[in-house]
Amino acid sequence: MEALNTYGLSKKFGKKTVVNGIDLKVDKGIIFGFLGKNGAGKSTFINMLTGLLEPTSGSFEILGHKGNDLKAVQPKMGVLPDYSSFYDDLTALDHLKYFSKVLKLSLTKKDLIDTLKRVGLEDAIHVKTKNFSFGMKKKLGIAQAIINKPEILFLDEPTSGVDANSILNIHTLINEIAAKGTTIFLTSHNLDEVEKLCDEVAIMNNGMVQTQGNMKQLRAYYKKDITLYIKHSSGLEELQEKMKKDLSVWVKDVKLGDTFSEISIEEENFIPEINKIFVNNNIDVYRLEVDEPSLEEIFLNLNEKKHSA
Ligand SMILES: Nc1ncnc2c1ncn2[C@@H]1O[C@H](COP(=O)(O)OP(=O)(O)OP(=O)(O)O)[C@@H](O)[C@H]1O
Repeated sequence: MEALNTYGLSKKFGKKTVVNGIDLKVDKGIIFGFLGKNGAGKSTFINMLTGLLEPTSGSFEILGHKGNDLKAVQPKMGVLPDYSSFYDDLTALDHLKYFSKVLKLSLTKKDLIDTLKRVGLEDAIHVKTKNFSFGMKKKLGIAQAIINKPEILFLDEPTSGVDANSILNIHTLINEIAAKGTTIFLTSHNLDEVEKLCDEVAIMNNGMVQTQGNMKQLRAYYKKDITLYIKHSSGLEELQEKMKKDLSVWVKDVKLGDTFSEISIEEENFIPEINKIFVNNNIDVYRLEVDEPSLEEIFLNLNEKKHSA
């Protein structure tokens, strides 16, 4: 069951097409990462889904509700937009009070304070937002987005401009919220973050989704080899030729050393076979490290792949 479906969703600003016919499916309960270079159209895409922008064409459904009936689904949605603005003279607590009134939520003062604590604003509950740093405003934006315990949460760059400790705190929070069944749709420039948090990722390029999948699928799509670094017992010198022959079915490239070898393979399913070949040749494997292409490598590979296609 999907939490979000888009059908040919497009947005033009004047003659410029910023989002170009996106068809996207996001399953319920997952953390979905939406990636793309600056100006790729990520915020424009989110802003259409959350009602901040009107699509030029195409349609979408959120939690089974049609996009042109967003009022029905808005109570189940939480949104951290790319830019949140606050009233300078209201405190963090006043903001949440005001926002919960607008949403007609019956929350106690303790509920609101607990939400501020969850996002790491425990020391700023009674501080006016004119005295907030950029990172503190981001946290208040997240508090505002989760105050209604949403079924779907849109987070546009939740950790940009936030210090390292707070980033960890926000990651924990995102995982906790997802563990309770909320679908999370997030954009980020932090590829480590996306790789760590997200079950599935889509990469946007020139207003279109260039590729979508989990990390395993993306790695397979970009066919970057997996490198194995193997520390093993000595005695390989005399076995070089035999080992190379045994391994040849599984590997792309092999560098065998006396106690350390480097092997490139295409699929992680081959790892047990490689291990067996070492064992069958009476070479003990002490340590085997797997170096898989990171999301960053996949991402940087995008244009290369596009131009060679
Ligand atoms: N209201 C607008 N009017 C005209 N052009 C706009 C408007 N909003 C966005 N754009 C343009 O649309 C393009 C995509 O912008 P968008 O903010 O969606 O990209 P993004 O992928 O979120 O970028 P970033 O990662 O830098 O936040 C940019 O070229 C931007 O200048």
